[in-house]
Amino acid sequence: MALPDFVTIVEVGPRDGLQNEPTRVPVDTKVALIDSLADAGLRVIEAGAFVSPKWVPQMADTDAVLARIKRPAGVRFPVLVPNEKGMAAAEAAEGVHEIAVFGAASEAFSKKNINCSVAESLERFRPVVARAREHGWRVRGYVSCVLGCPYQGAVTPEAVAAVARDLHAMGCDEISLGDTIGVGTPLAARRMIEAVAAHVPVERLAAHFHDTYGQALANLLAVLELGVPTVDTSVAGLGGCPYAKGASGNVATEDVIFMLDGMGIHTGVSLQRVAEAGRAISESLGREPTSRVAQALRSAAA
Ligand SMILES: CC(C)(COP(=O)([O-])OP(=O)([O-])OC[C@H]1O[C@@H](n2cnc3c(N)ncnc32)[C@H](O)[C@@H]1OP(=O)([O-])[O-])[C@@H](O)C(=O)NCCC(=O)NCCSC(=O)C[C@@](C)(O)CC(=O)[O-]
Repeated sequence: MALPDFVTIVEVGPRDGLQNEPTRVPVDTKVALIDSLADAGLRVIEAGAFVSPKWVPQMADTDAVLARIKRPAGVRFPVLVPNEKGMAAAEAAEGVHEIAVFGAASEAFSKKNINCSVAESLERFRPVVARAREHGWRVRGYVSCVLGCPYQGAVTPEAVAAVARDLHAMGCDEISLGDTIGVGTPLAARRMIEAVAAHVPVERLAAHFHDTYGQALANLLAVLELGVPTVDTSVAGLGGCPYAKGASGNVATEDVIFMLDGMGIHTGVSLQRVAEAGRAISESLGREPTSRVAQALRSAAA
């Protein structure tokens, strides 16, 4: 299949990027980050998570963040919701119109991440998805560990396809396929997408690749060629999963925009503006962006 003219970028930095930060990031900093990402042209920005504050303390202020962000026309701010308690919090918060439930293709990861089996997780998600649909909300379903699991190792494409199929049948509009520990390589990524696409239309799929082993851009190109239209990225390469030790952040937004710009594929996102947003949050966190493109832009400007 030919490469697409346009790719939708889902910016997950404010959630996936920050959830693992050991020191509490102030609400002001999170709001400034989200506002600057919207100013850079991002149209889908994952703003937080209604999960247990004991499990992921960094996301405990999601309602305060949602109450304060600017809401430019056409920008969506989805939040993670793992169960009915999270759904009640999302309903009580300001301006939620889109949620994401999150499951896994690995039993061991499911237990560590959300404290239940894969089958139990699907049963927890069912009423949440049904309620979101009653509200007319958009729903994303994540599948983690699609190319490997930190606890059980190999994960088959068939196991990924089964969970993706069930989430889609339940009413999820989009299925985001997470290489949580970034161990995938291009042919494995293609085989996984082909297996999922036998059950879920490829235009409903998103690639959520972490860059732990430096393979994310190659993997993305491999799956864009199969028609996957949506890519999850994290500004400055922020992040890591609290339940996947050693996993680094998602592929950096700057790196993906640079690659797509170079191939003439539109995203509507300004590389310069997103790099500025990345520098600002990195300074707040006291570190350099891990994005190679952000580092190169800084050297070129110096
Ligand atoms: C799923 C639960 C809540 C189950 O947690 P649990 O302990 O099994 O649930 P529970 O129903 O027994 O409740 C235990 C306590 O949590 C509270 N509770 C229960 N639910 C909620 C809620 N929604 N919001 C706030 N509080 C909640 C509940 O009220 C109770 O509080 P207590 O009575 O002890 O004071 C827990 O395991 C959890 O929060 N896990 C964190 C999951 C998480 O955020 N992981 C990181 C995001 S996933 C990810 O990064 C991967 C992804 C999506 O990016 C894709 C990829 O890269 O692969």
